[in-house]
Amino acid sequence: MHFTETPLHGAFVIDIDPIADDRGFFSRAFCADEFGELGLDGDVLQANLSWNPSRGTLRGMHYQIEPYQETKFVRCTRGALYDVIVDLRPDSATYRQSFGVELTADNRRALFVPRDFAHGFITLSDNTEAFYMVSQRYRPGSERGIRWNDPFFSIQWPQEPRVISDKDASWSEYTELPKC
Ligand SMILES: Cc1cn([C@H]2C[C@H](O)[C@@H](COP(=O)(O)OP(=O)(O)O[C@H]3O[C@H](C)C(=O)[C@H](O)[C@H]3O)O2)c(=O)[nH]c1=O
Repeated sequence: MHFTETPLHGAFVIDIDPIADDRGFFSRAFCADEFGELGLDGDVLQANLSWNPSRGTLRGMHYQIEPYQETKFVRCTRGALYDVIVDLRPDSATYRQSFGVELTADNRRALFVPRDFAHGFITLSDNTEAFYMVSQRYRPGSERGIRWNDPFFSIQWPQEPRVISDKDASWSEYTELPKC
């Protein structure tokens, strides 16, 4: 696997390292040892599947607060999506900054999201599916969110959402940085 650190310290774009032969290729899609060598939390307590029939579906931006902060390892297994993270670590030099990357079934690219980051995506094609592994159990009471178009974060999206849940459309705007 090839790890490329993003401008947000601790978040990585991860590309596969295919071993090809006349049948096609084999590649690791995850490896706890390779994560560990970079000091990344490779724990997995839950794996999620997200199916989105319509292009322009936006899910997020979500995170869980202490003590249920989670890392996420996200890939697109069908179609294409634009994956976005926001640094919510109070002591980070990039606190409040965001980063986005196109994950598609064709590029087989993945994104590692550290704890104390908000995460979300917008789909770029119909029939897009995301598969992501999470280091914590789902704790609905500890879930928090920031709104995709909150001027406090000024996230740059490739397009406006066409499909979004009421919950995600109504996260309050921040005047100060959220406490994780
Ligand atoms: C996350 C989650 C949700 N649910 C239930 C709760 C609702 O009844 C239903 C849909 O939940 P929600 O609208 O929060 O689903 P998404 O908007 O896709 O949320 C996810 O989207 C963004 C991209 C994320 O990064 C998070 O992993 C996750 O919050 O599934 C569960 O039962 N278990 C779970 O782990």
